[in-house]
Amino acid sequence: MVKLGQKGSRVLQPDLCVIGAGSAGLSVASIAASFGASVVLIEKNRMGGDCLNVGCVPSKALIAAALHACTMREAGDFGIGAGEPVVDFAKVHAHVKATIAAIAPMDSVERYRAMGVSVIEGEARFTDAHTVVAGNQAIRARRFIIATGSRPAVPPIPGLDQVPYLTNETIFDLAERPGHLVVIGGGAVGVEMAQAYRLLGVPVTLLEAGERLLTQEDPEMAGVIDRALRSDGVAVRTGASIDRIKPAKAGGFGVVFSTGETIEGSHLLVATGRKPVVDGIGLEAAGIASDASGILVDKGLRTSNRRAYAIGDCAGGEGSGARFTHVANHHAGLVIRNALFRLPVRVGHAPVPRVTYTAPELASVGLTEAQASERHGAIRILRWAFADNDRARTEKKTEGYVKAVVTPRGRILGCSIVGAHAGELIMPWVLAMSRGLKVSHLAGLIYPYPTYSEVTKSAAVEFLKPSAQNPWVRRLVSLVRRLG
Ligand SMILES: Cc1cc2nc3c(=O)[nH]c(=O)nc-3n(C[C@H](O)[C@H](O)[C@H](O)COP(=O)(O)OP(=O)(O)OC[C@H]3O[C@@H](n4cnc5c(N)ncnc54)[C@H](O)[C@@H]3O)c2cc1C
Ligand SMILES: NC(=O)c1ccc[n+]([C@@H]2O[C@H](COP(=O)([O-])OP(=O)(O)OC[C@H]3O[C@@H](n4cnc5c(N)ncnc54)[C@H](O)[C@@H]3O)[C@@H](O)[C@H]2O)c1
Repeated sequence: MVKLGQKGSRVLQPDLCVIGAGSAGLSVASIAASFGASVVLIEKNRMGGDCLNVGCVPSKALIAAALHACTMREAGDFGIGAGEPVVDFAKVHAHVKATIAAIAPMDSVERYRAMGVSVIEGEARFTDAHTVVAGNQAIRARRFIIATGSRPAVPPIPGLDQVPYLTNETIFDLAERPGHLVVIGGGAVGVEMAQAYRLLGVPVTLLEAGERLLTQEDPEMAGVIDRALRSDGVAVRTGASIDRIKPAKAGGFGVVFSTGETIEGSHLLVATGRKPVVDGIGLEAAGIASDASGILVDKGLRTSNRRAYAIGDCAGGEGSGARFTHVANHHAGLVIRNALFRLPVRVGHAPVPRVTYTAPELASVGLTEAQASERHGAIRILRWAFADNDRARTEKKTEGYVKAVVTPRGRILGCSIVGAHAGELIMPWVLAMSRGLKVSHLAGLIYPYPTYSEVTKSAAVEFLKPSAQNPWVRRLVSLVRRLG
């Protein structure tokens, strides 16, 4: 894969050149290497990207610590003596960092080199439509895969640049107890972090400009999360209109609302969305188009340069999807099929689950009730409350319910679950939707008793209940009865 360049420099000529070693880039590189393709992988910062270092992994590690604090507070309900937990923020921070360190070897330069991937630690930039340069190394690959990810989108709130603020890139470095954490943004990052810090005993205010939290989710289900946060003691303010931010005398800051009211805080977390990383990569030199949504890709994840694909959080346009690690991994699999095997691929077919890791969790797949009724007209809603699940009763985790949206013939259009372990419980619905199974198939399975999984069976059986009321079925039952 090496060739001499014009001035005698060595030009690498691999099958694939992958820019960015986050979830998307690492997946592509490892799958391609396993098929024997030659791969150059370039990372300018930390291997593992956002998910490992400043995203999924540290956030879930912090949430795990917060849930332990919560369990201790609730232990009294089970007759176990407990009280307000003592939270050592330095040790919580150490747990978060240790979790990252424990997973890091899976994403390391050493592991990828051992797989046969040529890893370059440096910043990649296209110099023309066929060439990427990283440091003094030129790469002319058969195909380029751009996986440069996203970064926090910081809104132009007057005065924000005058105070220190945290984003997901810095909050996991916090080793001290915040006096009062103010979170701007009620999306997944905002609600997860607001609840985690609150459960760790920190006063938290969550400010969301929109009318409700988690706007992508079914309002009923997001409402359960809103109530959970409030009952945990998070001061949730939806419809919050921030006029400006100002430094406060005590060393913190003040958030001034357009009503004139001011609240003060010690730590400010900005969690107001993401923007794709499209700058500094030489996209123009390579003839690759981008806009605010990201690097423009078609349904096959191809950019305007026929040699280049964009995947994961940086992908925009018609082929872009939700910004999740599992979507990045899915993109990686599709691109491999197309780039190595020339098989046609299309994003957007596979149902993509999404999970917000609050307590209780909120997991969804497919359409919400509003989307389904707009697109399909007649629909049926099937519900089952966790309060009517025996396992949930034994564990006092009775908050929440399943809400499935199906056609009158039982085709599953979507499902949302809010409740304990919702992120695990969504999978039968994802499988059913992917394989075109009907809700009656889910009703017909044998579920172990007593498990949370039975909420799926119970919701699915709701679909069959009207047939039990059918007069013909009742006549059949009485006929069989007469036969003795
Ligand atoms: C707080 C938080 C929590 C999250 N939790 C979850 C979760 O629980 N579940 C979930 O599915 N998703 C979660 N996400 C989303 C998830 O982290 C992203 O969807 C995922 O990391 C996207 O992967 P990626 O490879 O596209 O991008 P990234 O992980 O951002 O990786 C891109 C990489 O490219 C590198 N790079 C950029 N430009 C260049 C260049 N010019 N040269 C070389 N390298 C370059 C960057 O340094 C980076 O390492 C969370 C996100 C945040 C912020
Ligand atoms: N559990 C998970 O899978 C998980 C967890 C965290 C993040 N993520 C990913 O990361 C992405 C980013 O998450 P996010 O929460 O930062 O973004 P988001 O886009 O989901 O939510 C941002 C919120 O901030 C609000 N907002 C924007 N400007 C505001 C302002 N000036 N004042 C008050 N509110 C304002 C918006 O109305 C919106 O509700 C998500 O889309 C998701 O894909 C996933």
